[in-house]
Amino acid sequence: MCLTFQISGLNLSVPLIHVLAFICIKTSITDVSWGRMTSHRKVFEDVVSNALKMPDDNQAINFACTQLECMYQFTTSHSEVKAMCSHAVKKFYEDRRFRGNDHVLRIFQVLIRVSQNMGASGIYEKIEQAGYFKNSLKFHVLWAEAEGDKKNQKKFKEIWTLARQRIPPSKSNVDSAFREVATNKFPEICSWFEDEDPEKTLNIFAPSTKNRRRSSVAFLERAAVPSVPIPPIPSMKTIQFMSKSNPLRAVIVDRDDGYRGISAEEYRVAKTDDLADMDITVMHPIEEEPEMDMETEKEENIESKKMRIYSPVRQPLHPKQDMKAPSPLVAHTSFTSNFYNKAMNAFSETMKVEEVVHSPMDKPSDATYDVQKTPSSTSCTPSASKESFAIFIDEDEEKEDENRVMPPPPPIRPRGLSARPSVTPSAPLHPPPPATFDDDPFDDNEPTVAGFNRGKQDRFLTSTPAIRGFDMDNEEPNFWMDKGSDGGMELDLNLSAIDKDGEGEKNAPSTTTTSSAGSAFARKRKSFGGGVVGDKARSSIGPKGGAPNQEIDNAVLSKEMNCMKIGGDEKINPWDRDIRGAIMSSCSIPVNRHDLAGTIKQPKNGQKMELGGEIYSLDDMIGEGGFAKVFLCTNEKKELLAMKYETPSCEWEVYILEALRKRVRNETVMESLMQVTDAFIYKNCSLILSEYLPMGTLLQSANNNIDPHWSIVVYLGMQMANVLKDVHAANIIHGDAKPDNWMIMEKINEDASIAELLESRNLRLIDWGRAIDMKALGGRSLYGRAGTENFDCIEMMEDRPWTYHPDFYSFCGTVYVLHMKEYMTVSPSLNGRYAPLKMFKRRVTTLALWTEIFDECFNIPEGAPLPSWSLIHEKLKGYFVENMDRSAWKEAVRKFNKSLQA
Ligand SMILES: Nc1ncnc2c1ncn2[C@@H]1O[C@H](COP(=O)(O)OP(=O)(O)OP(=O)(O)O)[C@@H](O)[C@H]1O
Repeated sequence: MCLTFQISGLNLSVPLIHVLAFICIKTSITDVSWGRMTSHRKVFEDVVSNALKMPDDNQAINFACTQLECMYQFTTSHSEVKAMCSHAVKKFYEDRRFRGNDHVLRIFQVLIRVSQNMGASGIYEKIEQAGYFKNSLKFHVLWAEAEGDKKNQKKFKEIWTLARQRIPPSKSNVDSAFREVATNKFPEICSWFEDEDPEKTLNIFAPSTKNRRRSSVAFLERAAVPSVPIPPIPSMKTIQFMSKSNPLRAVIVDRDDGYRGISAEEYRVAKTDDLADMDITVMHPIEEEPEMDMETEKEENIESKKMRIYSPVRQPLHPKQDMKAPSPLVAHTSFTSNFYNKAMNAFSETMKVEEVVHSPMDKPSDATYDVQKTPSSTSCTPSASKESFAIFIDEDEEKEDENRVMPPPPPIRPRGLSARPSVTPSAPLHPPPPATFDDDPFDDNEPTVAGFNRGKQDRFLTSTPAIRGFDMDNEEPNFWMDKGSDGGMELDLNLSAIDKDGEGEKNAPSTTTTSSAGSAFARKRKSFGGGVVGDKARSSIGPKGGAPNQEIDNAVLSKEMNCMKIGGDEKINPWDRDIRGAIMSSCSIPVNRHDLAGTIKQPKNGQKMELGGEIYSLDDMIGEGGFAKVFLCTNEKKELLAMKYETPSCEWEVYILEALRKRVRNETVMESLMQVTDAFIYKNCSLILSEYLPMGTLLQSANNNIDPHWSIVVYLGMQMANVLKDVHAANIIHGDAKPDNWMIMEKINEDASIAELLESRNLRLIDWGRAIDMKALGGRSLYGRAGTENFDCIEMMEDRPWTYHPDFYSFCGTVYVLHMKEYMTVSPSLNGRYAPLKMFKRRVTTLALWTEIFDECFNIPEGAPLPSWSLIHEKLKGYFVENMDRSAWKEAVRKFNKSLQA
């Protein structure tokens, strides 16, 4: 059936089916003004959910991205595209398979196109905070390019340093890629790369711009060629199809080639750029691909024409278009915009690539995003100004000057069971997100330092990555468990006897006579009934037969460890589950540790739990780290306690704290160390009870105390140095002494004399789950990374042996957070010594003092003695006492005390 139209006197007969199709397309895709955006988005949401069902990861993400980019082409509403990007990122992040998959970056590239205020660099910052692309060279390069576009040289350097730290094993790839960016964006700093590039020593590439570019291609080839098959030349049918819609799109986005890191077109762009600029008098180490080797126009045939479509970066055969015009297609990268511009030249004669023109009707219609205050621009170039699409809004640090006016501290919320940490809008630190995404990943309710205001989740987070640095169970080698032919392992580690079924009674040793920090269980023991294996139980990780009444005897322990033959040439990973198990098995079980048969579910707020015969009410969740949730609970005596629920169970923390208690034997020192009241070890989790500390952590204080006086930081530094000195003297490494693991025990007394102040202990170190017992390990050097973002020491980053080094590093990192409100990153300076990438402002009067201490802690020569905590303490004390100004101190103390939770 046909419909007949009369247009300009001509009768036009159109099949009805075509008319209907036209209406469908018009209404479902292009016309957002008719209120059909929701269905439009719905279609895309279906696309994403279908993509997620695909078995092949790359196929899945490419499918979704292709559709998204297509939608972007046809949709005139930026807010609509943002909503789709948001949805896609959320869904792909939720699925672990896609975290860190470079293809996901394509979604962000679309987002950058429609982000008018935040721009590329803001969005890359946000991706960085999410933490999933830390190993992606492509991410770092794109980010650096975005900063290059803003001519932000400092940030470029920071990103380069980050990339070098993060991307193992060879730095040369990183340097090559960054050199490419620098060549394009900051020609003036290319000399930075002169000494860095190993290739330069081969004298293949003279230090000219051209040749640097070529070494970049060499890098791309190295990185891309093995995994990037050049897409097959399409059939004419495909080309026909493409030219009807948008052939460029297929070239740009239909990348099902399974590349890792570098896309085929990026590769081609870089390569052709080099070819174009290549000095042919120089020997070329790069093998040219035949398809790129097109001599003259004379030789053009159908094949070469096809080739041009798929290698559009070839030198243009047609008059140039305005190369400066911003690319409407792909965002903001030199690779992609080069590609686009060149493609425009290549195709301009045969096809029309239309600029996206926004409908005047284009209005965000969804509450997901703030309504844009500025009208949508017809240009797709990301603007530098802030936009109301606030999800990525970040403070502009660069604008900060010496005389900046500090934003007032956020209101401190009332204390109580439901007290939450204060929100500091300007706080710049952001932990990686939790592993699940209940909320919009582009939520503008940004977390502050270490995750306060973790958006709608309404709970605390710490800076430990939610995804663990490594999986101790699966990834760690069993260094010394090999019972070699030399009969090396004399101690019967007897891990086969690990009581995996919780039948601990079989091997139960007698209880020790050790006391515990007010164990409720001990009080209740007599009246306690069934269900619990009890404190007579052998540890779930324990030796066969046990060792009755065995105190932690250091001499015995050392001897046993020697028998284990730990060390030698082997690299010891101190977090190895078996090593820890063996250490624990050689010791008695503390009286406050109770091993229970069975499993329990994750506790919830408002719940009542019976533990060891006592009822505990869970009042609130007061903290959450990468490993545990911490609840405020009340026992039957109405005492407030902190209950740390950790899964899998962490009896190691109990062991370490008991070891500390026995080794320190000093009440005052112990005040600064977490003490376990009772620990209930289930098969699937542990519940560790300790004193509730209502004043919060140093991190929370840092969030609230925007610009602390130098004296407060020095004073807290002295206290931290003292605590770590005592801990190290007990042969324990804390291993995670970051700001959210320093709890504040009590306010500073502004009227205290200097002598009293020097005696005071206001901090308590918690979270001993990563601690290391150096006594048990015989003081041997260790290897491996703790995996705590920004708190892995330099030795860890460089895969050098270490011992107490992480605590020195974390000490500096914590001081840094107090002053800077951001986490510290370090890099080698020109003299080769490590220093913070961005040091304190000159107006911080203790700059020289801290620079000296940091330098000492970061640059410990291998095999040399460690810095002395006593000397560090003395230096700080000397400065503190000499420069003490009473009235400034009092003012500073008041500000600090006000920053505390309680
Ligand atoms: N005794 C306590 N009193 C009050 N709050 C506490 C207490 N213990 C822990 N918290 C809160 O819970 C948070 C997480 O605790 P903890 O560091 O022990 O957990 P975690 O999962 O081991 O953390 P991380 O991810 O740092 O390893 C702390 O940063 C703190 O805010």
